[in-house]
Amino acid sequence: MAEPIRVVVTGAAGQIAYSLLYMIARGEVFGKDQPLILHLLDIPPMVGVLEGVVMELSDCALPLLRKVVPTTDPLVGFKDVSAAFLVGAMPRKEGMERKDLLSANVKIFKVQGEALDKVAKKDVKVLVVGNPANTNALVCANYAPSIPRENFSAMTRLDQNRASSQIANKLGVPITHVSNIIIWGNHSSTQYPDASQGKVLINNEWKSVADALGDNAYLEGQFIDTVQKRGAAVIAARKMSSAMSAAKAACDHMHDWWNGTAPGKFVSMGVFSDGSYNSPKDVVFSFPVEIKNKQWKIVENLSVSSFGQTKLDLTAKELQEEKNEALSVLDSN
Ligand SMILES: NC(=O)c1ccc[n+]([C@@H]2O[C@H](COP(=O)([O-])OP(=O)(O)OC[C@H]3O[C@@H](n4cnc5c(N)ncnc54)[C@H](O)[C@@H]3O)[C@@H](O)[C@H]2O)c1
Ligand SMILES: O=C(O)C[C@H](O)C(=O)O
Repeated sequence: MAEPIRVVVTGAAGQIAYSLLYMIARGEVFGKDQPLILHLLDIPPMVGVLEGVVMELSDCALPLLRKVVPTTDPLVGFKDVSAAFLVGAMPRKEGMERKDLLSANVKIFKVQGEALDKVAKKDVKVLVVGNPANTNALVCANYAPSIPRENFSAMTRLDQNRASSQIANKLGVPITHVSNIIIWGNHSSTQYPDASQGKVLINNEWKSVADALGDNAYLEGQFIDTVQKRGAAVIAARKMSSAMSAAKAACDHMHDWWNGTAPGKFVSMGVFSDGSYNSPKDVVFSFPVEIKNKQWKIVENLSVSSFGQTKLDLTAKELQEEKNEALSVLDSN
């Protein structure tokens, strides 16, 4: 069997981590033959809860889990890690937008970027889940200059899963029969869920989602609206933000980064923009990507309608505003 790798989950005493840790430790991300040392990082007031999580992980009797390292010190939490799930941050409450969390959460990602820079492996893969995820990922990378920027990403996989699920339900097919639905831009209510490249398997044949559905008004209206507002709908119903589905999406994101995407299939990830699709450079923007040998590559030359371009511009504008706000928060500290 392989040597164990170290994987950190921050916010380890929180609600997303409660599902996420189990899925990772079961081998659902790094494989059933990859032993793990799990680092659990949280803040001092949560030490008691963290102890309970450690007890439960032990009581799960998981064959791949070689060791658990609970800590409140980022320099211990990030030491020698190969993969980092940055979940720890304040969640929004009903009536808030995710960017309302910016001033509180962005400082966490500065400290964690600095710690990753000092002690993590230089090829560490970092997934930012804590909101506002895109801008937090940007900040984290900026404070970790010795780690390549390509190793930082923000999670829009939950939006992709939501969007794919809406399409599968509408067409009455299993979720595995829908692929290549794209999330562009920010993990916020300006994101652009785009089914124009989507494919669906019907009667053993892959067809375009648009043709199979024959309902453009839905794809440019209710579909987009439902996905953009799904996080808020879950909060309104649960009085807490999504957790089980967020944990599953974090596993999907890291799984595909680690293992690659199948030929012809792409997934959406928030990554540093190179200006593709007229997006602003140097913000963390969600694009369709293909992954090989643990390296993602933006899928280029997809056709974007003028309707779509308007949506892309809107979410790009918000990301630039968030970036400026984050810089001014960090400057004033
Ligand atoms: N990108 C996405 O799709 C997505 C989906 C769901 C939730 N989220 C976001 O994920 C974050 C976590 O959500 P949750 O429901 O698990 O929240 P939660 O409040 O249940 O847990 C957050 C945990 O983070 C810890 N924490 C706070 N500051 C920390 C720090 N500096 N270092 C380490 N840990 C710290 C808290 O003590 C707490 O245990 C929120 O910001 C939420 O909005 C993102
Ligand atoms: O909506 C939220 O605040 C939580 C999360 O980002 C989500 O999309 O469910």
